[in-house]
Amino acid sequence: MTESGKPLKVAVLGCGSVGSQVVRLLQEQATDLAARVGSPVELVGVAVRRLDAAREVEVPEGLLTTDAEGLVSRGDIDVVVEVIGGIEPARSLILSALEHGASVVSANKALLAEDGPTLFEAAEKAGRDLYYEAAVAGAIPILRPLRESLAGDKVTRVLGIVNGTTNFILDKMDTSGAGFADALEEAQALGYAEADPTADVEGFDAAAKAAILASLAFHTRVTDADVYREGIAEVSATDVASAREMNCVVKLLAICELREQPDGEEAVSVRVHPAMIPRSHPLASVREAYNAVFVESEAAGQLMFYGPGAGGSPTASAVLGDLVTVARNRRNDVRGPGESSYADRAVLPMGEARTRYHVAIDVDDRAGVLATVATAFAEHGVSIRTVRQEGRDDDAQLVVVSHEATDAQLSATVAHLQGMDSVREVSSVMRVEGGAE
Ligand SMILES: NC(=O)c1ccc[n+]([C@@H]2O[C@H](COP(=O)([O-])OP(=O)(O)OC[C@H]3O[C@@H](n4cnc5c(N)ncnc54)[C@H](O)[C@@H]3O)[C@@H](O)[C@H]2O)c1
Ligand SMILES: N[C@@H](CCO)C(=O)O
Ligand code: NA
Repeated sequence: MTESGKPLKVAVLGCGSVGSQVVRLLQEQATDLAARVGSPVELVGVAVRRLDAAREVEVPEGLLTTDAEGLVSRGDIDVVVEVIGGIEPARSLILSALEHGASVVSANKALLAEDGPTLFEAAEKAGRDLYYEAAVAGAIPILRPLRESLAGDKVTRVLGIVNGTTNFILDKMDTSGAGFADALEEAQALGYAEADPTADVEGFDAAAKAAILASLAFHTRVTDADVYREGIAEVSATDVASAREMNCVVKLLAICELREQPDGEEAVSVRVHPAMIPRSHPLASVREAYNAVFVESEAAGQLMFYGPGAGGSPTASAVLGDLVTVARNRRNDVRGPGESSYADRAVLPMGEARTRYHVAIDVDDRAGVLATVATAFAEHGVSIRTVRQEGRDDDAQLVVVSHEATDAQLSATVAHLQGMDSVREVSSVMRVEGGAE
């Protein structure tokens, strides 16, 4: 056991947006952190790519190094904070840190989602902690609640708005009627979206977070390769207006569900896509670049976790929370809860996901067309909940909202519709989530 009073040594890898705020908080909060951990928390090294780069924080003399591997393998480091991002060298550095006896705090969703099990096994073998609250929904405490507070309950569904950039864009489209391209441009001008917005807009960032959430919620290994993903680039101003007419709003959702199978086994469904949700749903009130995670569990019922999902300082708050936890554990020579994957549930293919659908179909406006469209839905076992028709000269748009069906049933229906003479185009298909059947 580290003696009371003996400093705990911390190394920070990366001094960008998050790393600089971690370094700032470690210095500014030093007295409180020492009281909370029970020993002083001493920053002993900060690994950077370039010593002479401009930084948002003043790093004390002599702590900067470009030799990250040398820092993590010194042998006397208690906690390594990895805020470099990306797969390599972050993974090798975390593995080396664990091998050399350090506990690790990371904000790296991409790495945790792609190769979490390798890291969890290394932490287990080393008898050290690996925590990553900042990796999902930034400052919002969601991973610790799933791992610890809800450990005695059964989580059945997690619905998350876990990407601030796309939420900002969709919110703009909803409030101003703007199209996707204009809303993206505004998000870029305001610094929410990156010059290359692919990871956010195409849903890769949200899919990584969905994998991490599903793993913890369902005690099963889920990686980003298991997650069905669709981004928001195809969401049109018309889709958003259509949602508005139904008193819904379009959000990019990370959806993790437990599904009972016909054989009684429980399997997991994990998907990221734009969806309409009723304006009365708590997630509909999540505006601008905020994040929120809505959790449904058997005993607790419905819970919502809300706050800033990104930004250097908010994300550093989550990193510091983990840091205090693992530092306390190091001081007391214990480990906190590690990976829980005992349930080992199957991950269902997207075709077996069940939800409701909003389908807009451009058709010829003549007798019998509505009946043939309804027949196409019926033939694939998709039950229709409502139909709305908007007439134009000799054509019309039918907007069908279905009851719950599988994605495979819906895809077959759409293919059928597209082959019909009276159907000009299936102009939009959007899933509808978060409401009563
Ligand atoms: N910025 C956010 O709002 C946010 C929110 C949640 C999670 N995260 C995660 O936090 C991590 C860091 O994100 P960020 O926004 O601070 O990124 P950033 O690009 O601002 O900072 C990363 C820093 O790491 C440095 N770096 C790269 N390779 C290095 C190496 N080999 N050795 C030392 N330093 C190296 C870079 O020079 C850069 O300064 C990522 O995993 C990211 O996904 C960020
Ligand atoms: N790019 C991410 C940052 C946090 O992971 C977002 O827009 O939410
Ligand atoms: Na978080």
